[in-house]
Amino acid sequence: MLILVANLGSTSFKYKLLDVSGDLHAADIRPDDRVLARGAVERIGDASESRCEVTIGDYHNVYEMPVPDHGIAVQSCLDQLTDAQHGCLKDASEVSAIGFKAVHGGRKSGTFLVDDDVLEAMAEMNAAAPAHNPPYIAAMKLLRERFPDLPLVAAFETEFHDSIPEARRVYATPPNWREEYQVQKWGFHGSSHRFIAERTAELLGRDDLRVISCHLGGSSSLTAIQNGKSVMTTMGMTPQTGLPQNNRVGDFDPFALPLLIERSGKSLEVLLGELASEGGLKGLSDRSGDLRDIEAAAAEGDAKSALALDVYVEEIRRHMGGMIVAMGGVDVIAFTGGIGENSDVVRRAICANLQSLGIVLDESRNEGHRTEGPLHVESSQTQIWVVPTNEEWIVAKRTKQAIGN
Ligand SMILES: Nc1ncnc2c1ncn2[C@@H]1O[C@H](COP(=O)(O)OP(=O)(O)O)[C@@H](O)[C@H]1O
Ligand SMILES: CC(=O)OP(=O)(O)O
Ligand SMILES: [Mg+2]
Repeated sequence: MLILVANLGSTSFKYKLLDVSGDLHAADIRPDDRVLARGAVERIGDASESRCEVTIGDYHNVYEMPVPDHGIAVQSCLDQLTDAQHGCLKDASEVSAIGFKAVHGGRKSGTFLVDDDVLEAMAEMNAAAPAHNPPYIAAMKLLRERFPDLPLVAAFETEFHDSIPEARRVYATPPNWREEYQVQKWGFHGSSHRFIAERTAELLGRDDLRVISCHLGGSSSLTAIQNGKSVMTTMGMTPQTGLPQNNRVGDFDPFALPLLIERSGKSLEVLLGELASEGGLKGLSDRSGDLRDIEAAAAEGDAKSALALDVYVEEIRRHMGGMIVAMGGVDVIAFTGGIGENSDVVRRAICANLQSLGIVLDESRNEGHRTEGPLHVESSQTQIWVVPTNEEWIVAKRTKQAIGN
């Protein structure tokens, strides 16, 4: 049974074609052995050309081309998979389902076959997830039109956080906003944090762990995981909140807005658009939302880029402190996502001076490390790991279950 998983990130499109035959929960399953093809497009919508990468069996190609939106990225994925020379499918009908790492379904939190109601529930949340929901809806509609017989499944990112206790889920709003308007802390990056929960339990050989999963990428969030379940997370009602994101603001005081309207003469809509596309690391650095550009500029002495890095790290450490208190300690800190897996600079800054908490990074192990492996010194009470995420594996498992049902 083949499942194509589509992961439309805020800055990227990634896909994997996976063979999900047999028992997927067996201990000896190695998710990477199940991947028949994979591809990625980075820097979607950037002024510069997007970097595209595709691997199908032994065929591997990296090239640059303009990819202005996610629709074109999905189209090129299908073209690659069915390409007469290098493709691995004669026809898209060889795929049993397409699973989407869908972001915000609001009233629909879980894994569902995509139908009109699911698309409507996502559209109701467009205003809450403007960088994520519209491209997913567009891609789902495009694929439904092109392959009307192919089941499409939405595995929503909020599902993993359904276990968060009430006291960490509600905002202190006027009464009934949660019931009437679904205003609550939903949490996102559920597939990634769930993968980290499963993988750290495998790596340490026990599942009674207190883990802080640091998903740091185009969008970033931390999740506290206790005994495999999400118990606290940094994102709230929308994926704009929590840590500063690539170009989205992170936590912000809503009462700044009326004042901003008055002083800037801009409408609420314009200001919200700016907060969701010109803020975050991009706004702070006044340069780029991509950490590679910011690190390079900071290393050359650019003060705004250095500040962007500092703010990002401070916010991560602040939330980490709250999570350590909430769980009464931490057994594993796991770094994942494009930044978590690649940036030794950010990891070092996050772990600096935490000896008194029993958290000690081995700086030489950390340097240049990009693959799965431990980064802590032998005597550190808390283990520190890089664990490359595998959101697609989680989505594939949930998709198989959904079409089975
Ligand atoms: N080598 C690298 N060093 C530092 N940061 C990196 C590196 N590669 C990627 N990144 C960061 O990771 C981000 C992409 O992360 P990813 O998790 O793939 O994003 P998305 O939110 O689109 O799913 C980029 O925007 C960039 O900030
Ligand atoms: C919230 C979310 O899913 O973010 P991204 O895919 O951009 O990492
Ligand atoms: Mg992502």
